[in-house]
Amino acid sequence: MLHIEPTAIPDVKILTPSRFEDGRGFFSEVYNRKRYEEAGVTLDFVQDNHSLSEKAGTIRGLHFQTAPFAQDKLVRVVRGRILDVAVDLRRSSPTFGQHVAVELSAQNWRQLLVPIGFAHGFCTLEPDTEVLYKVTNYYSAAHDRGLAFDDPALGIEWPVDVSQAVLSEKDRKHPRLADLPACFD
Ligand SMILES: Cc1cn([C@H]2C[C@H](O)[C@@H](COP(=O)(O)OP(=O)(O)O[C@H]3O[C@@H](C)C(=O)[C@@H](O)[C@H]3O)O2)c(=O)[nH]c1=O
Repeated sequence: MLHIEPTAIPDVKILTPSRFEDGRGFFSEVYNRKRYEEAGVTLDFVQDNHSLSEKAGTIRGLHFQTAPFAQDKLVRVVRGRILDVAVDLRRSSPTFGQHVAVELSAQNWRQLLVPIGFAHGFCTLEPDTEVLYKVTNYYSAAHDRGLAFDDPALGIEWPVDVSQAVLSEKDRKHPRLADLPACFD
């Protein structure tokens, strides 16, 4: 079974697969192509990613890849907890510049579907947080782009003091939304 919740931005969805618990632990179909298609999620995933962030208060993002390497992402957490954020970069969208922020954890078992046309990032809320995500296109360093996670125009309420956040060097230098070239119609 797959539970689907809408978010404030219709194409961004929260999907929660069933978890069957017993004396040993649990079993869960974390992705089932047929079931996801029945739920309206018809995507051709080609790569699975896994990251570990050792410290709480690590922010990764906001990232996206441009065409022809744009990616849909299906994000989940197997250890720890994150605030996961998707920012709408589609110029013709009524929600351009707006975002969805959802807590994903190993406990709540939620997955966030971040479609093509969105920048994605997250902040870890616990140490040793592991994030897994499926993507529909291959990594291409040449098409990898970023948006400043702390751009005030985005109004993202990161759950940490952003001046203390653990960041990659790359993530300190991304342009703000107003300076970002149009990447998605
Ligand atoms: C994303 C990615 C990175 N890499 C390499 C490049 C680099 O040497 C190292 C670390 O890359 P990054 O610093 O970009 O990793 P990270 O900051 O974790 O990047 C990820 O952030 C989240 C929020 C996303 O949405 C992802 O799409 C991806 O952009 O891994 C790959 O080989 N394949 C990949 O798919």
